[in-house]
Amino acid sequence: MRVLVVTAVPAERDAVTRALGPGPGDIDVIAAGVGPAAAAAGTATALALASATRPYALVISAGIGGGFHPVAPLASLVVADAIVAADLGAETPDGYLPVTALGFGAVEHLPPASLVRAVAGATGALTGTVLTVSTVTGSAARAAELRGRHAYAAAEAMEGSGVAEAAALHGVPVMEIRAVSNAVGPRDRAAWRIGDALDALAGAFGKLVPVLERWDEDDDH
Ligand SMILES: O=C(O)c1cccc(C(=O)CC[C@H]2O[C@@H](n3cnc4c(=O)[nH]cnc43)[C@H](O)[C@@H]2O)c1
Repeated sequence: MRVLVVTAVPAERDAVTRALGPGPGDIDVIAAGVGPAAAAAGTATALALASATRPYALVISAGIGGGFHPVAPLASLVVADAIVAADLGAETPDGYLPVTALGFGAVEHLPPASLVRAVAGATGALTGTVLTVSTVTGSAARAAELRGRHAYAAAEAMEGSGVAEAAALHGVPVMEIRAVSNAVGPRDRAAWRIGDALDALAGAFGKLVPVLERWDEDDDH
């Protein structure tokens, strides 16, 4: 099965490729840039280029992310059972409305449940909603607002829904894996654990290959 892994930055890409090691492999890893637009553009381009010859059977959005307290502590791993665009919508006097309530698009993408279970089992990751935001959360109030809107939110990052939109356009299943580098909430750069999170991300991908080889998409039908 040919797999495309989409990270945001080269440090994440290198953590994943370090874990996969040398060898032919059927897993390509790209760093598409930070944010949902860069992620969607990079993913769509890679999927389109591969489609005529050797199409991808799965896309994985991967990288570091913020963890919601107390669900996802620093350096823990989160596998998304739902990938949700958390700020794609409109503010109204009565509160936030997702873009779907305005009659447009999609805000939620669901990875194959059997794959989520298998990856979480093999890596020790927890499962939950991973939010995609265009602005990193920087206050307790915003973190509480997001948790209020998304009861099962475990992590937030900036690329998952962009990757998922591109994958959906190409009819390819998608999943998202995040290693927690910081807590979602008040900005505290001194508390970031980016190195530990990259190590956790590498550890997860070190265990992933046999899972992907065994996974049968038909399990979800
Ligand atoms: O300047 C800040 O306060 C700040 C806080 C957390 C992360 C950033 C980044 O610029 C990293 C963006 C990059 O990493 C992912 N990421 C990591 N932590 C988070 C987060 O708490 N919320 C959203 N995204 C996060 C993200 O996917 C980007 O690729 C800056």
